[in-house]
Amino acid sequence: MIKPIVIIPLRAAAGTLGRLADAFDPRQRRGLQRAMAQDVVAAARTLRPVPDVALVAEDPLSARRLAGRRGLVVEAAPGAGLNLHLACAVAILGAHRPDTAALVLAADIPMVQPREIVRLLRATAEHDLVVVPDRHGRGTNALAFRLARPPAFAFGPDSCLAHIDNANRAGLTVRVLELGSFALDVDGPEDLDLLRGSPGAPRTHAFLTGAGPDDEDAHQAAE
Ligand SMILES: Nc1nc2c(ncn2[C@@H]2O[C@H](COP(=O)(O)OP(=O)(O)OP(=O)(O)O)[C@@H](O)[C@H]2O)c(=O)[nH]1
Ligand SMILES: O=C(O)[C@H](O)COP(=O)(O)O
Repeated sequence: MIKPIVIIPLRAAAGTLGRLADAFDPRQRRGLQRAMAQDVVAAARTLRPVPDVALVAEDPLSARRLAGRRGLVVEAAPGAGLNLHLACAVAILGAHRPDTAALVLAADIPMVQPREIVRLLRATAEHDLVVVPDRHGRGTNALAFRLARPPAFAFGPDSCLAHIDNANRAGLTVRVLELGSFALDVDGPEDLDLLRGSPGAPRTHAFLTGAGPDDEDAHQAAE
């Protein structure tokens, strides 16, 4: 099997997790963002063969520490928006490996389980685009496709439906795949409450219980 690539977008820490501003100061929000991203990167790296991991990041220095020495970092122009960032990154990453399966995973789904990442990867063999919805069925927490046939990215309100519509219009076959460990993306306090009562996400739990480092230099992705 050709080694897949896992693409993880990362907004600049200053702009992220705005709905948790009442609960966490900026430094804590940055620590939470990094702990969640670290859980996602670590889950991806348990797959065999180990996929390439590319962080598409508005803050490349911070992303470099998170990616570790084996990870790729694609620098994203601050403020251009998630959809443009992903389209550019996929064009760059696909130039030399069009047949590669690509999985775009949100960085705020720290409960993600390796066996469900494998299910998502397998689904790319039968569909041009696989869309994994959030727990509300409206947002998109992951996408899978071949780098040679990327979808039109439509993150934003009702992105699940938008991704399906765009794919249909482009003549891509599309499947919606519900995966339990992908369903909870951490946006607001209610998501954190759900996360606190759930298994998985070891680095995020450690951060939330105060057992994990909140200094970003101490956050190195598992290699
Ligand atoms: N590269 C990049 N990543 C982004 C951008 N916006 C969001 N992301 C990432 O996309 C994923 C989903 O983010 P969202 O839940 O939409 O937004 P957020 O950054 O957490 O901010 P809130 O809307 O305040 O919750 C996370 O991995 C973010 O880091 C962007 O403009 N560029
Ligand atoms: O579908 C989306 O755009 C992403 O899942 C983000 O949605 P959110 O802002 O509700 O997390």
